[in-house]
Amino acid sequence: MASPPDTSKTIKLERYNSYLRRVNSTKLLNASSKLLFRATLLVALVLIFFFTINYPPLSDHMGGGAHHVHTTHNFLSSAFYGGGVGGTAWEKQVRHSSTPKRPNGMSVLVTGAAGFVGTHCSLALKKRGDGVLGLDNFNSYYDPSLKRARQALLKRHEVFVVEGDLNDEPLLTKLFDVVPFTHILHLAAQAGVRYAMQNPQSYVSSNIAGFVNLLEVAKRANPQPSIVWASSSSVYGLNTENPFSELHRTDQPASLYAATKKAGEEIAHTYNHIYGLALTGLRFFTVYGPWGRPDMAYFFFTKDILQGKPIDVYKTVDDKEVARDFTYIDDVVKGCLGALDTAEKSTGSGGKKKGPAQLRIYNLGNTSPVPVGKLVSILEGLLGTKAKKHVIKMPRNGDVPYTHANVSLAYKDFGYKPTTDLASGLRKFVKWYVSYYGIETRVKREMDINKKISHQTEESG
Ligand SMILES: O=C(O)[C@H]1O[C@H](OP(=O)(O)OP(=O)(O)OC[C@H]2O[C@@H](n3ccc(=O)[nH]c3=O)[C@H](O)[C@@H]2O)[C@H](O)[C@@H](O)[C@H]1O
Repeated sequence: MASPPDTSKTIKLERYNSYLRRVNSTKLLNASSKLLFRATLLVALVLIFFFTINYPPLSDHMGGGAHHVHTTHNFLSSAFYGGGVGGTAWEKQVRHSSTPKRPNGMSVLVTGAAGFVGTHCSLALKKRGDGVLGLDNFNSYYDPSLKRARQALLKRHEVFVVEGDLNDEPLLTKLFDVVPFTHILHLAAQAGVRYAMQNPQSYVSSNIAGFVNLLEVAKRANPQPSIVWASSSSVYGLNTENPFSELHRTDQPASLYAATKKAGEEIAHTYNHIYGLALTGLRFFTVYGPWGRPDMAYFFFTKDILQGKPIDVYKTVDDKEVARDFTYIDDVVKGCLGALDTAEKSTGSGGKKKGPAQLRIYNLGNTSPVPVGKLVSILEGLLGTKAKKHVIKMPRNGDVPYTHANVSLAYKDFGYKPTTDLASGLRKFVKWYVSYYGIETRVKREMDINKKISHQTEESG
């Protein structure tokens, strides 16, 4: 009979293994709780750091009453502007810029201040002693360096431009917490008729959502500001009556751009009706001039002609010339200031309407349409260069064949009277263009070099 196996060794081994397991699990527990503690500490530190940077300005936005909620977008964007938004130095700049220097002067928030019309209007307002605060998101729809150069020009005239987006509600609320603006000149928008086919959402975001956001903040402000804002001649769309009057149809837009501007006019009606905001929409007709927009035809024609590149000149499907009521910037600025000066006070307060408020729409055009072919020949004369013209049928891209403004309403209400014809206005534009892009300097430098070379050749000969 086989003797039973000696189990004493196995039992000892098992006891030893179980001891080791207990020791290891305690070590593991200690190690993992240490790890957990360290991770919690790290997260807490990161959170403390993040909130210390952002919380004070954002809580200031609330103005004591938490009437809005931070979305992730707003929180992050405000953190992004961080480098000082809401800080004492920032508030000082905001106040200084928006304080009027004349008795009964306005305090105007100009949106799109680093844009073409925004820059000119801000300078004109500042020059006559009004307080101006700019807001601009410096997007890259066209060369942002031009917007930065306009910002530098504004800075030289003590206009501070806050970098921020219309859709950033806490930022807008903060601005109204710091300054009791009497007026808003709302010029920020996604512009351009043809680009709307490439990037439709940008039109909805700026011209509709952004506008509504601004109106939401304005309706709550105390006092409510009066608002003058940029609509567009494009709202006339397929209208065939001429010249365009404010009483004509505007329910047939030819582009999404036009549709968003028309939507803006309807939205303005709603905020006027419900909240007593005084609102004036200005229908601009193809505004041009120094510091203009590089996406507009007169601007890129100038560039292309100087570079010897071909340009597309549109004609209508039935072979007619396309024409525009090109309006010079100084005339439009006078119109904007006239509209601001005659804007009545909003009647609501704290989001409640107290009585009927002013609601207006005006054409700001030149009353004298010019065919695009004529625009090109004026530029050729001014630039001393023949254009390589490609006359083609207008692509189906939202363009309209013709615009012509009747401005009698703006004349009656605030004496609007355009005085600059296209040739004189383009002369001023070309003068600015060659100086801004250093073309004069280059030409002069080339001439100097040529002179030097011929001088040296003469000497050596
Ligand atoms: O009043 C407005 O509400 C709008 O004005 C402006 O739109 P438009 O009047 O279309 O100006 P702009 O593009 O300079 O084309 C000028 C002319 O050149 C023709 N054109 C254009 C491009 C081209 O390659 N060839 C050409 O012949 C073209 O057919 C047109 O006849 C603003 O951009 C817009 O933001 C809005 O404010």
